[in-house]
Amino acid sequence: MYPIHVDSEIGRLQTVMLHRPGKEVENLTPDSLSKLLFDDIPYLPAIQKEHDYFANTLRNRGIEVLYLDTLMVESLSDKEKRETFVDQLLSESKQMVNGSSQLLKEYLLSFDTKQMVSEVISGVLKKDLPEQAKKHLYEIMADHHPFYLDPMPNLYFTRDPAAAIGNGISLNKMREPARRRESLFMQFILNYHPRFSQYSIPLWINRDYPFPIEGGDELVLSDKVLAIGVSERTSARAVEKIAVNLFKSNSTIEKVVAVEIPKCRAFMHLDTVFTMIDHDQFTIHPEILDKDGNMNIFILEKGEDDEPVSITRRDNLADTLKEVLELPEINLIPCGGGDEIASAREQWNDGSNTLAIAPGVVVTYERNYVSNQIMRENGIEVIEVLSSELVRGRGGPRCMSMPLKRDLISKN
Ligand SMILES: NC(=[NH2+])NCCC[C@H](N)C(=O)O
Repeated sequence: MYPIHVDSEIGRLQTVMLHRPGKEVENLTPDSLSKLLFDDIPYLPAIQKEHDYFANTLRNRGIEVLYLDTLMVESLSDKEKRETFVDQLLSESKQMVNGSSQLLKEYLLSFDTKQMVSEVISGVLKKDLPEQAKKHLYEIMADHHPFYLDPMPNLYFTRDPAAAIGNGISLNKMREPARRRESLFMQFILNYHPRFSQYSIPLWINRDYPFPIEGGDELVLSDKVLAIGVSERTSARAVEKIAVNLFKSNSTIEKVVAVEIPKCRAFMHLDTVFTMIDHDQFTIHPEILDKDGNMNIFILEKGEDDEPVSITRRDNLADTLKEVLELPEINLIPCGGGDEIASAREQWNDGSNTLAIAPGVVVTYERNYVSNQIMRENGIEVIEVLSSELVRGRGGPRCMSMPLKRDLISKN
């Protein structure tokens, strides 16, 4: 059965890809936190327990949970594929590898596939490899960075490296060097995993495109409308590129709504300040609106004649949503109820980062009790999950999940 179908943010979730955090989060140190995009070091047994609780919550609702590392191991079924993967990984890790490519290659290929994938994710310490003769100045004067391959602690945010849109994938060039290698996994899974490789799955944008785009900014509002945040992580160029590619392909997307959000760490992706939770209900962090309640929004559509795209400006989010979704009314539910302190605190703790598993049914962190209560008052079913350690990576249930299949929205 064709493995990818996502034509909304809210259609009943059938299949999702997660990554259970592993040793990579224990390889964070105070010195590397900001480079590796964490605010603190999670306690591994506790973060795993919380993640398992999240995965079980989804399973209990009948959702199929796939794990990224298992898919990856199943994709690298022979020696040639393993070698291609290691070669590509090392060429993309140039700065750190520092002349030790061959040594690292032999080291990684000495493991079975499962262990190799886990080494790549958790990072390879210089002290793990046999000391090599230091011939070159850059080797003799090596810095004190302890890793040849940096750990990938952000991998449990499976939302960002790739996103399913309709029956295709946006395979993303990620903005931060600390996360760039992450989308390599999905490239190999699509090419080599039997669940995917037998189909020709369209790529709406590829990871070799020079300008960044991340899945946290990509919201499939309907089969015809895609919203994309222009943010700290996603460039206007990539938004236009994917729009043009969608319009000239067999995709059903007719409108791409580019929503500009402030470029700052707390608001890094659109899904940290805005998510869809029902046909006509959305969460929003009030601080993305200016003092008149407006913002910078552009609608991209297929152009006339030879023009690949036409662009028109809007400034009101609620009106734009009504227009593109053809709805008479919509409800924007403010994170933290709009209270100055509660909304700042709960937005920081991903109170707006809800994962809809069906129309009007969302998974959220239990800590965001103000936002959760307000959603309930608006008729939303809120399923709470644990978050003390998961939250330290600055992402919530939406960031931690990559939906691969949802029911068609009309069926719900
Ligand atoms: N879709 C999201 N909001 N993802 C959050 C990712 C958090 C991660 N630490 C980063 O900085 O990249």
